[in-house]
Amino acid sequence: MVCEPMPKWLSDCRERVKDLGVFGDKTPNHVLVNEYTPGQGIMPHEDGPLYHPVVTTISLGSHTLLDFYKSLSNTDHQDTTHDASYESRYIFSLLLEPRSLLVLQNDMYTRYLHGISQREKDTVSDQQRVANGSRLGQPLSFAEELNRSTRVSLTIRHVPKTFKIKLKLK
Ligand SMILES: O=C(O)CCC(=O)C(=O)O
Ligand SMILES: [Fe+2]
Repeated sequence: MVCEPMPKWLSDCRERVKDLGVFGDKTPNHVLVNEYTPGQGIMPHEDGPLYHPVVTTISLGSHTLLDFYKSLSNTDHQDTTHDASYESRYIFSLLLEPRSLLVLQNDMYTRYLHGISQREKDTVSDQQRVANGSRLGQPLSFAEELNRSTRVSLTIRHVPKTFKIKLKLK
């Protein structure tokens, strides 16, 4: 990965997250900016060994639901009847509120996949298990429909190996 300077506003966000101490003695040096319009999501995935052991995400604009799934390596391979569908591997969701910070680490990093469904609104019902439902800034009423608007996420991580070469893009 090649180093590039960060804009000041982004570097300020990075510093505030660093000051929380969640990266230990490391300084987060990588920010991914994603924009989601209503109906857009991201496939269930693992962030992989490069960013291990901590990933942090600031949510701006819309709320979203981040869904967690058992990874296949975390299901019982002896059980040949096991169902590989995401539906059967779903465990719970976290409601990511606007201006919130998510810290993903430990088992949630290594043992589970995370993803965002392609929906324009989220219906918060019992099936949709919102694990942080009781810890939100605004209490949730169940069966409530939450319309998504544009969301920008800043995923702040630490990458151990970077190269200090200058890219000349024309
Ligand atoms: O936008 C988000 O909150 C999740 C992004 C994500 O999981 C990723 O980029 O790896
Ligand atoms: Fe991710």
